[in-house]
Order: sequence, then structure tokens, then C-alpha cells
Amino acid sequence: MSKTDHQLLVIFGASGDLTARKLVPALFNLYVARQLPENFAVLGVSRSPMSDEEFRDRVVEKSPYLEKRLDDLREDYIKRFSSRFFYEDVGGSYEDSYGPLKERIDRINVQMGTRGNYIFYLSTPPVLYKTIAAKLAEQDLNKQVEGWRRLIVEKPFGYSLDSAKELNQGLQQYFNEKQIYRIDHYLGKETVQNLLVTRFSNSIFEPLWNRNYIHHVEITNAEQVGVEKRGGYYDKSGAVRDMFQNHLLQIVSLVVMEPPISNRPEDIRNEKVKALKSLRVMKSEEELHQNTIRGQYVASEVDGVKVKGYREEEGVDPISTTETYAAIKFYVDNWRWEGVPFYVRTAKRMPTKVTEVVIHFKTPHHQIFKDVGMDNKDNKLIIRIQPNEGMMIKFGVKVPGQGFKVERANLDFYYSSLAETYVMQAYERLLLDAMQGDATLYARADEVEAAWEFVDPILGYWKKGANVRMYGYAAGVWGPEHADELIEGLGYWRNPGEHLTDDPGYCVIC
Ligand SMILES: NC(=O)C1=CN([C@@H]2O[C@H](COP(=O)(O)OP(=O)(O)OC[C@H]3O[C@@H](n4cnc5c(N)ncnc54)[C@H](OP(=O)(O)O)[C@@H]3O)[C@@H](O)[C@H]2O)C=CC1
Ligand SMILES: O=C1O[C@H](COP(=O)(O)O)[C@@H](O)[C@H](O)[C@H]1O
Repeated sequence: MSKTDHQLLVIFGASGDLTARKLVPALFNLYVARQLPENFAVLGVSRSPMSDEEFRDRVVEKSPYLEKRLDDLREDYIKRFSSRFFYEDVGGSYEDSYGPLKERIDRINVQMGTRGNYIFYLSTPPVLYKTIAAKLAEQDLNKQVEGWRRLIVEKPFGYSLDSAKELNQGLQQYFNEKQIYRIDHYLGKETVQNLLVTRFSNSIFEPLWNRNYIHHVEITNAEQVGVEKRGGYYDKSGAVRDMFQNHLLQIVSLVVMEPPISNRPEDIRNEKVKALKSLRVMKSEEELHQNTIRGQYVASEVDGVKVKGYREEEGVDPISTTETYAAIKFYVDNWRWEGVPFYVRTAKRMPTKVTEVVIHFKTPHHQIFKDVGMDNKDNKLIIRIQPNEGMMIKFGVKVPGQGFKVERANLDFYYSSLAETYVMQAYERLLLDAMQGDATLYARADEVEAAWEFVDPILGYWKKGANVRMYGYAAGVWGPEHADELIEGLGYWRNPGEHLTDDPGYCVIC
């Protein structure tokens, strides 16, 4: 295990939702698992005035997100964790001098023995990222003189290719790329990392991982919830910016990439960039029309409960044209993937929460059991990212008895079977990596820009509006039916249930 230096984590936007709901619970789990360094402190920064005690109450001692865990622990243990938290407000805006903040950081550094090692975590609205970086630099807080300095940036990384470039340049003016950690919480998921291990630590998958054996690749990211309380943010974003440009293209890059020469961060990230750059950018309106589908959930009833339509959600424009469903078909222009279609969809208000990658293998070239087999004889590898994380291979076997009746069987693995292994949540893993200076699971500037290169024309085409349909779909169904037509030759998506084995095409041998 890598060594974790003594350090101070400074969170900008510390009065916000992300800090309370994700960051502090992740730090707490690391603390309980004894993964935090001995000298570790957190300084929360926001505009709201708050004392250290009020901040400690809010994010630790009276936090609804820690409530259950705290009930099981001794009070002095919780107090010890909580006493590492401090708070400083930056006045009415983030634009005033950070002189007082620097003095506070210096004092905490001495008091807590954090040796000048600072992580600055930007969890504010993104418009402030560059300002905060500039203000930190004004106080030399970007300079690695006595300790190291790192900057973690929350998504979204831009709103378009141009704004992403502007943001990257803005940050790189003050921090060098090696100091910048762009967080994508999907990369912190064990099962997403397992894509690398499955592909590159086995000799049985990689020889088949190409156009000769793979018919198509299907990736589904479905959420049961709607936009919840984030309507204001989501309406300016939509499914493509919120999920596809970042999380799903990160998954695509891991499926598509060539084997890296080592597991060093830069070797892996170089291959991911190459993968993203090889996605065929759709240019003509015809291509965009044929290969992209957008939708929006409408009011309906799910299990007898009335569910609001997207346009009725709080913070959403009643005539909004923001998509809550996106399905995109595309190709990858390189030696390995030429001619293999990728189908990727993401949506809110689906029947269940599930994310999975399905590799559909080609049917055998010469089929001697054709007359006695099943309707659909393709082999599949299903990689379940969440929930009930695991993997399953579908293959044909002979039904015992006379003749050659073929049935499909499953070979499966569930992460839950590794019962003794503690599986870290995404933010735990990513925070710990940044604390240890490991950027493998963070997005590099060129990765983000390559993803935007692919996404920009889709959003541009949709924005034009004319002739681009917005399909309504009832909450609780698998999106617009029209999306099935995207999958040529198959005509339907795998609409998975909560469990890996929930599949209409699944059949046991009886
Ligand atoms: N919440 C989530 O689940 C996720 C959030 N993110 C990203 O993380 C970041 C933080 O998200 P979240 O915590 O939900 O955001 P919040 O809306 O809860 O706000 C975060 C902080 O920013 C400050 N703030 C809000 N509006 C302004 C403003 N106009 N000017 C200056 N400061 C402002 C607030 O503090 P104060 O008013 O006290 O200064 C608050 O502490 C965002 O970039 C978001 O996109 C990414 C993934 C998931
Ligand atoms: O980044 C985001 O991710 C969540 C989904 O994350 P998951 O880990 O629960 O799959 C999504 O709800 C949110 O809209 C988006 O901003």
C-alpha cells in the first residue's frame, strides 16, 4: 500500500450538498478503516458564516448522512474525528483576498502537523473554479515549496468543448497538470476498475476483444429516480452532459483502449485518450439523426404512485427541451473496432437502477446445431457495474438427452462472494488516491477535451431543434420504444432487472 503523507484537505463549497452527502462520509469511512494519515485535518471554506463547532455539527456530529454509523461508535471516537474539522468563510464572495484564509491554513498546518501538504477540493459552482485557483496562486498556495499542493476539481468540466478548454487553460495557468485531479466518481467504482483487470490480467478475453469476434457493444446506465432536488442544475445540463460526456465515455474508453504498457497512471491515461480520440465524430445531420435519440419523462403512475413529468419538476422550465434520456450509436475508427457498433444509453426514471456493459459476441461462422438450437445463439459477456456487481458469461450447452438440443447457460461471478474484502465506495477510493498522489483514476485535460469533441456535435444538432424529435416516455418504462430500432439486427436492448440474471433471454437448463 502507498504511503499517505500528513496533510490538510481544504474544501471550497463546504456548506454544500456534496460535502455533507459524499465527501465527509467518505472521509469518515477512511478514518474508521484507519486509512487516513495520523496528522490529517479538513478546512471547510464557503461564503456562509459558521464556527468550527457549527461546521463539525453539520457535517459530522449531527449529519443525517452519518447518523447510522455514529450510533454504533463511541462518543470520544467521533469527537476525535470531528476535532480535525475547521471552518473559514471567504466573506461575501470568493473574490476577496485569500490572505486571511492563508493565515488560517498556516495556523492549522502548525497545530495539526500537516507539513505543508495541501489538497484544495473545488466543490463550488464550476464558474468559480478559475477564480479560486487564481486567488490561491496569489497567496503562493499553488507552489510546492515546503510540501506538495494538489487541486481536486468536481464535474462538470465545462459545458462544451470550448468551455472545457477554457477551464483547463484557466486552471493550468496556476496549477500544473500533474497537480490537477479531475474527479469522475465512476472511475472510483470497483467494477469500473475491474474492466481493466478483466481485460488485461486474463488471457481468455483479450484475444476475442476485437472486430473479429465482437458483434456489438451495449452499455446501459439507468436510474430509477428523477432529477430530485437538482432540477435547476439538470435543466441546464441534461443526460448527455450529466452522465454521457463523463461517466459513460470513461467506461467506453476502458472497453475500447489498447493494452497499456504498464499500470502507471500516464500509460493508462495515454491509452484512454487514444481510445476517445478514435470515436468517430458524427458530422452530418443525417448521421446525427440516425444515430441519436433523446427523450424526456412525462407524468405517469408507477406502482400506483403518481410521478411528476420532467417539466413539472422544481427548477425545470415548463417548456424545457432538456433530455432525460439519451441513446447514442457510434463507431470506433481504429484497427481493433472497425465496423463494430457501440450502443450507449443513459436515462432517469427507468424501471430500475442499473449500469452494465454487454459484449455481444458474433455467432459461430458455421452453425452445425442451427436446426436444433435456440433462437438467439450469441455469446455474451455481461459486466454489471451496479448494483449486484459481478460478471456473467452466456454460452450454449447441450441439453441432456437424445439429439443436440442447445440451451443457454450462465457462468457468473458476484463481488459479494468476496465477502471478507472491504469494498470502498467511489469517493473513498478517489480521495485516498489523491491523498497518495495517484492520478490513475482521475481524468486528464486531454481526455476531457477528447470526450467533448465527440459530444459537441450531438448537442449542437439537438440544440437546433428543427426535425429533432424529443420522445416522451412514461416514468417506469425503458425509454422511447423508438430506441430499439437503433440496434440493427437485434431490434432490442437488454433491459436488465436488478439482478445480473434478470434477463428476458435468460433460460436455465431444466
Ligand atoms: N451534489 C452532488 O451529488 C454532485 C455535485 N457535483 C458537483 O460538485 C459541486 C458542488 O455541488 P453541490 O455541493 O451539490 O453544490 P451546492 O449547490 O450545494 O453548493 C456548493 C457550495 O457552493 C456555494 N455556492 C452556491 N452557489 C454559489 C454562488 N452562486 N456563488 C458562490 N458560491 C456559491 C455554497 O456555499 P455558500 O453559499 O456558503 O458559499 C455551497 O457551499 C458542483 O460543481 C457540482 O456540479 C458533482 C457530482 C455530484
Ligand atoms: O454524476 C452523477 O451521477 C449520479 C449517478 O451516480 P451513481 O453512482 O448513483 O450511478 C446521477 O444521479 C447524477 O445526476 C449525476 O450528476
